Amino acid sequence: MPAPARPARPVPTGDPRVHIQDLSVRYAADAPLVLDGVDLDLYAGQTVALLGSSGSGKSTLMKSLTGFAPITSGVVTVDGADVSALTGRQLRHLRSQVGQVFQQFNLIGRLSVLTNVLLGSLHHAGALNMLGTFRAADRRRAYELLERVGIADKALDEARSLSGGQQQRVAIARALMQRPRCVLADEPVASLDPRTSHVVLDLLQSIARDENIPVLVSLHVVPLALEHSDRVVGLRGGRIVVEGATSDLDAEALAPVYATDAEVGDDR
Ligand SMILES: Nc1ncnc2c1ncn2[C@@H]1O[C@H](COP(=O)(O)OP(=O)(O)OP(=O)(O)O)[C@@H](O)[C@H]1O
Repeated sequence: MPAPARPARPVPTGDPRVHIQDLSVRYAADAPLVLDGVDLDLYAGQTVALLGSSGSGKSTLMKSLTGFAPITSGVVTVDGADVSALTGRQLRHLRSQVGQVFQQFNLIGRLSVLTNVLLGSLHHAGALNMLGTFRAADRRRAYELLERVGIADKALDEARSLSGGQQQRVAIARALMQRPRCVLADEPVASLDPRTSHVVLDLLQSIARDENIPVLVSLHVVPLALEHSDRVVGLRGGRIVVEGATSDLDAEALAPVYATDAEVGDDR
C-alpha cells in the first residue's frame, strides 16, 4: 500500500536564519575544494535533510556554520552574523547559539542524565550560582526538556546506563538547553536501529516546528530523509546536485546524489 500523501508544508517566508552563499571550502592551499559554490538557506521551523556519499562534504558544511571549517570564499551567516568575520568571544557566542547533535551522542557517561542536559547551559554566562552548582531555574528547565524528549523518568540515572536511542534524546535535550537559534544533527541515527531512528528523527522534526528553529540533519538513508524532513539537499563532490521540497522528491529524483563520476561525466 502506498504511503499516505504528506500535507505540503507552507513555503517559509521572511529572512532565513542561516544563509549560505557561494560557499567554498578547502582544508589546505594545495588540497581540492571540499565544498564548491554551495548555496543554502535554512528557515525557522524547517527540517532540512542533508544527503550525500561519504566524503561529499556534509560534515564540512555543518562545520562551516560554527567556524570549524576554513571558509575559502563565499558567505555564511547565522542569525545575521557573518561567520568568517567572527573571532574570540563573538565566535564563542555564535557556537553557544547552535545546538549540535552527533552520531556518538557525546554524553559524559558517568554523570547523570540531568547533569548532562544541564551542561548545555554552560554555553551561557552565569549558568552556575555562587556555590558552583546549577541554578534552580536551569534545573527546572532541564527536567522540562527531559519531559519534552520523553525520558524524565531517567533523569537521575547514569547516562551510560541508557540505550542508544535514549542517549540521543538526552543529547537533543542538552542541545535545547542552549536555547539554540538552530540545530545541526550530524548523522544522529547512524548508530541506532531502524525503529529508534524514526523516533529520534520525528523528535528532531517536531522540535524544529515547536521551537521554531531550523534543523539541519545529515543522513545516509534516503527513505529516512524522505520521511522526516521538509526539504532535502543532496551533495555530491562538494556541490549541491539535488534540492527541493521533500514532498516533490522520491528516491529516483535523489539518484544523482549517489551517481559515480563516470555516470555523470565528472572528470574533476
Ligand atoms: N580537518 C580536515 N582536514 C583535511 N581534510 C578534511 C578535514 N575534514 C574533512 N576533510 C576532507 O573533506 C572531505 C569531506 O569530508 P566530510 O567529513 O565533510 O564528508 P562527509 O560527507 O561528512 O562524509 P561522511 O558521510 O563519511 O561523514 C573528505 O575528503 C575529507 O577527507
